[in-house]
Amino acid sequence: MLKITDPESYHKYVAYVKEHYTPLHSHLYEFNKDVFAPSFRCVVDKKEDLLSTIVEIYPQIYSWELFTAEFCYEFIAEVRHFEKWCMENDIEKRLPNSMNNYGVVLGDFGFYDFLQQLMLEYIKPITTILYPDVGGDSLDYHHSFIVEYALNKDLCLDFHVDASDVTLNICLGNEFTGGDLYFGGIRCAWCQQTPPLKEEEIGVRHEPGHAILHRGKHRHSAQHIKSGERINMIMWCMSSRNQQTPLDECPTWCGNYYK
Ligand SMILES: O=C(O)CCC(=O)C(=O)O
Ligand SMILES: [Fe+2]
Repeated sequence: MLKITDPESYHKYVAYVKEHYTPLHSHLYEFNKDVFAPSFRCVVDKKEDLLSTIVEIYPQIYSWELFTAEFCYEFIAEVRHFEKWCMENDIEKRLPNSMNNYGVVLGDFGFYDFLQQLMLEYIKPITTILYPDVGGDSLDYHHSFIVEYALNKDLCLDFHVDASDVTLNICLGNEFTGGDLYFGGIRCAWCQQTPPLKEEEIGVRHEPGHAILHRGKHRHSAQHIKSGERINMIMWCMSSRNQQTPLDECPTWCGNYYK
């Protein structure tokens, strides 16, 4: 089995996949604005209109329709195709993070550059306006992955903060009930264990094709799925500048700062 044990073997892994894996939908790997839902495509090239399709569903949490249904459908099929190839060829498939037991890392099979372009050209202009205080104006790398929930897979995800500065969470499908995202307040590293205030608690229903954008330190969980299957693309977007800035004390963006 092709195993990943260190950065060197990871580079070998990615090179091996690139050489041997035949994509199902090769056109997906080349970024193209046709992936955008019409309402977003209309505004992406006009900086002054960029925020017009984006709704602040709760302070500091934003949502809008990002991808077409066709893109979501093909993307899920590509993920399945890669998973099948790994299984048939006895190739390790990395898990997305330490919490999710189902899914894939998108950079492992060629999607790093596509998503880097999405982040730099279309998401960063938005986060520059919305989250400049946590590096939203200097995002420069990402860790992106797929998470999956179903009655025979992961059912939910515990309350946590992300290892990101800004997170873009896009629902790709399929049909499901339950599985709402729950948010419980923005906290810095010093205050992460403080309980949510009543007014900080909000449940958000996720719709296929729609994106939810939030600060990485906006604590959240995925609630129990009740039926069907929920497949989401998660982009942990990072700013090396922000990641390297130590937090000496509780910052003003922390929900606990003024308490
Ligand atoms: O399942 C979701 O929508 C959230 C996943 C998540 O929070 C994460 O992977 O960090
Ligand atoms: Fe998360």
